[in-house]
Amino acid sequence: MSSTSPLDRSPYLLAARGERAPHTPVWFMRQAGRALPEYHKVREGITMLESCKRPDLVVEITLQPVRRYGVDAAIFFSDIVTPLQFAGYDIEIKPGVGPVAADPIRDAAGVAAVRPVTAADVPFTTEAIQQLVSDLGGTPLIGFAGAPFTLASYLVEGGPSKDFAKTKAMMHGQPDLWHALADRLAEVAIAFLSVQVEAGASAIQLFDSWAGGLSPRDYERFVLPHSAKVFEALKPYGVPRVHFGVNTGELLGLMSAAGADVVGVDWRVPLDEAVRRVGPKPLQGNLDPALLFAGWDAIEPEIDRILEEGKAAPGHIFNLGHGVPPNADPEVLARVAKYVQTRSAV
Ligand SMILES: Cc1c2[nH]c(c1CCC(=O)O)Cc1[nH]c(c(CCC(=O)O)c1C)Cc1[nH]c(c(CCC(=O)O)c1C)Cc1[nH]c(c(C)c1CCC(=O)O)C2
Repeated sequence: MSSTSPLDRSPYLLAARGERAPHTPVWFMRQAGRALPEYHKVREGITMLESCKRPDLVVEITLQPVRRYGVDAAIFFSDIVTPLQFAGYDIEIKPGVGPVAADPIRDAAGVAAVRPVTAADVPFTTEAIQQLVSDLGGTPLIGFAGAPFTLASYLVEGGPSKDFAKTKAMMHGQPDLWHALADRLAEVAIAFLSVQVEAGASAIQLFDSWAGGLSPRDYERFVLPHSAKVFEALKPYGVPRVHFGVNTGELLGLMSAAGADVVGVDWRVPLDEAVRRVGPKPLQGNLDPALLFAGWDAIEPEIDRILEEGKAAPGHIFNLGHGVPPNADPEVLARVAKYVQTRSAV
């Protein structure tokens, strides 16, 4: 092994590269934020957008779950729509709702209003990441962005959606417009991820949270080429590229084929079955977040099962099958992290 720095030997990066790790690394999607009282304290009276522009707050909020939970990776505090906001696009994050677009996209003029950030637009992002990388030492920082489909769903629907009806209508009814929008959003993700990696992020995760609403046929035709463009553009950096979505059991093979080095799996597909669908790649997952409320006697055997099934993959990063619920008990999350690390130690 040619690893030299403590970061290269971190369990998260070893597992993400399919190398043997001293224990199964663990972190939690959406680990920063809502479940932590210390988060609510520092965010008091400050909007999400403002907080994302303040390096001191981004650093503090990103570090909070690392201190609390002892997780093996930090994830940069931001949101999937912040790069759009930083580039001047009118989209708001409504607490308790999610991203809401002022002017949902219907035509070419709407697409033209979407613009990727440049490093010059986001000096605060570069500053925050450089500080974080220094503070985190041997703990890797994950950079992230929203994938074209999931971002497009907010821009076309105007806000959160259950059926993505307008987005699907655009795909099938105005395919040229759809592809122009998805291509722009691929550029948005590439630009923001590049800034994060150039500032020092050790890995990237592309969230296509809502892709599971699509059939494999539609995913392959309307989404895969655009997500593939993002992964391809990030390839020269050599950092592990993780891809995740919810309810993507039928899409796991295609999401892997889009160019992910690591595939995130929700709780619906056991990891040993996921390996068969994805091929021999490291996997991330997949404790059902609902289990966090079931009591330790129910959680422990679930973790044991997941660790066992994860052995079928060349690398396993333990995580929840989706984000930390806002009402999760931080004590339970800390116990999960500790248990995974201890139980899996070789
Ligand atoms: C779909 C999606 C979004 N945002 C994100 C996704 C993909 C992950 C997933 O599937 O959950 C990703 C995201 N959003 C946020 C992070 C922070 C880093 C981390 O995971 O710790 C990450 C990784 C902060 C946030 N993103 C948001 C908050 C809350 C905003 C606030 O506190 O004002 C935070 C801390 C807002 C947001 N933004 C979005 C939603 C659905 C919400 C929740 C709305 C709510 O219930 O309040 C869109």
